[in-house]
Amino acid sequence: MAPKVLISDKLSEAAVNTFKDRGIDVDFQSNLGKDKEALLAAIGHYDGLAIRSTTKVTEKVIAAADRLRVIGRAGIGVDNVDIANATERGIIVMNTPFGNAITTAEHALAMMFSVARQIPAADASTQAGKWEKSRFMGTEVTGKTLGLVGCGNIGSIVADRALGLRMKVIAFDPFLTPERAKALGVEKVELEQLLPRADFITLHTPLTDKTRNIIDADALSKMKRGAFLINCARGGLADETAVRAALDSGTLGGAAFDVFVDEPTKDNVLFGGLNFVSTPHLGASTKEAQENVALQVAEQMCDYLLNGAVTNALNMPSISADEAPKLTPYVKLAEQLGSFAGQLTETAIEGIRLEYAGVVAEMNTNALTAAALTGLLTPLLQTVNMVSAPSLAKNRGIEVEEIKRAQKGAYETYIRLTVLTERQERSVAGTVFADGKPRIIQVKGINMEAELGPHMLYITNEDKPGFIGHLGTELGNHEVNIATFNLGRMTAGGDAICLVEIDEPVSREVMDRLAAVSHVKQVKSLAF
Ligand SMILES: NC(=O)C1=CN([C@@H]2O[C@H](COP(=O)(O)OP(=O)(O)OC[C@H]3O[C@@H](n4cnc5c(N)ncnc54)[C@H](O)[C@@H]3O)[C@@H](O)[C@H]2O)C=CC1
Ligand SMILES: O=C(O)CCC(=O)C(=O)O
Repeated sequence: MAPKVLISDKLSEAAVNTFKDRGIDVDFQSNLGKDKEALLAAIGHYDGLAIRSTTKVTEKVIAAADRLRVIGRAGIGVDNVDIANATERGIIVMNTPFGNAITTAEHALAMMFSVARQIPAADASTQAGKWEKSRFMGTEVTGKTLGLVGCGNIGSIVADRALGLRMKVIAFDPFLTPERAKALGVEKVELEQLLPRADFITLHTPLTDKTRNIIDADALSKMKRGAFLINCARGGLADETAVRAALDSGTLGGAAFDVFVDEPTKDNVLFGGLNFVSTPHLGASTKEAQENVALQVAEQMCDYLLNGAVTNALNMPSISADEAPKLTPYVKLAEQLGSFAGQLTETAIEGIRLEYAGVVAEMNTNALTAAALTGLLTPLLQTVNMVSAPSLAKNRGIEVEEIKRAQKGAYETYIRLTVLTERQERSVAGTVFADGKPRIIQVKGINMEAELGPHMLYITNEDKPGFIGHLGTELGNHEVNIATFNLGRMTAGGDAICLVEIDEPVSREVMDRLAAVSHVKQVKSLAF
């Protein structure tokens, strides 16, 4: 029986034709995604679901999707898909990371001109017969400074076009290497430097714990008076109430938002603000982009449903059926090592070195390196997987070196990952025990044996008496339950590392208390 696909959002007809041409049954119900009950009733009949942003693929939808094997997002953001649940159910989630980037960058620039020249208000006034020539004094963009917050796919296209407009472009993106910034023609700066320098600020990051409200009242107060703010990335990057207050006070000369905290937004605090321009999440809405993403998602879904080939999957390593059982624990180890190193690294990564020793050196190390890069890049990028991670790393100028060697030392086999930044090299190594579970065996040259849990504390300290007791007391006083506790030290009395698995993440206040424990040098909370 031919696989059956449901398209539940407004996708270009190009997708329907592709499915049909490749022999897949397709139902195109472009408004079904808006009707939760109807979607729940229908989803059980399909092997594939193709969506944009309207359909919310919740835990409930996934639970009702008995046959579903693949969810294809025609676009970039997958905030509307419960990926964890889909993964648990063995459903692949794929997206099209590049197909609408140019169009979205163009929308950000259109929004920039709209606020610079107050076009929507001038249009409304003119069509109301007022001819208010002196009311709408604009701002020329030539020679002005554009501040990018996030310089990935879309941000770098905006930079390219803005340079063509003879703007000076500065960018805050912790992941941007100096070489990549130079190649793009942008000046890499910190957020603190960007805020007071930029005449226009445009946001192009995913919405993460680090970027939520990155433009808050404090950031707004540091901006140039009368500067303009553009958000065509995700609602929640800017605090809407604070932006409204800044428009009211004149701190901001204007703001243009395509995306909102709640969508669709019908009654927003920003509406009616002075020189506030809005569009209903139209960033990706051009015929060209919609054809690109629809064609791409349909091809990818057909490849998977018909041949088992996987492209741009967010939750699926590209590993053949034969090698999967042997490789899977090492994939997990490599991803954990990457994630560990990525969460400890705060400056731009110039390169990574992966050493494979013993039996692991004979395995598919391409897949393992891709898994390590996935772990490394996940805290910073919107969508990264084992398929996309190597090219994303390459695009960002991260050099990847692989070394394979015979077994050496106490462990039969191990992987060591070293991150190279402008300032330092930091390495972390691990192995897989007979129980099939990965263990960390060395951090920064210090030996230890630790299993990583979902919530970990990474503490560097001096190996001095009293430290463990004091640390345990602080954790106990704050009702933090310790699951596992692992120690390692360079030499007696020298540098030491402590990896503690805790049941719940700890608050900022507890982190500050732990940092104040005697002999502690640094405390970080890590999530896996
Ligand atoms: N309005 C619309 O219709 C559309 C919106 N988008 C959204 O645009 C955003 C950007 O998309 P892409 O450029 O494709 O993503 P990307 O993953 O290529 O780039 C994101 C960049 O943000 C940077 N970044 C991550 N954390 C950061 C932080 N804390 N501070 C500063 N920079 C940080 C990353 O290093 C990366 O370079 C996403 O949120 C995406 O969902 C994408 C397409 C259409
Ligand atoms: O499909 C759309 O219109 C939204 C696009 C978007 O936000 C994305 O691709 O991240």
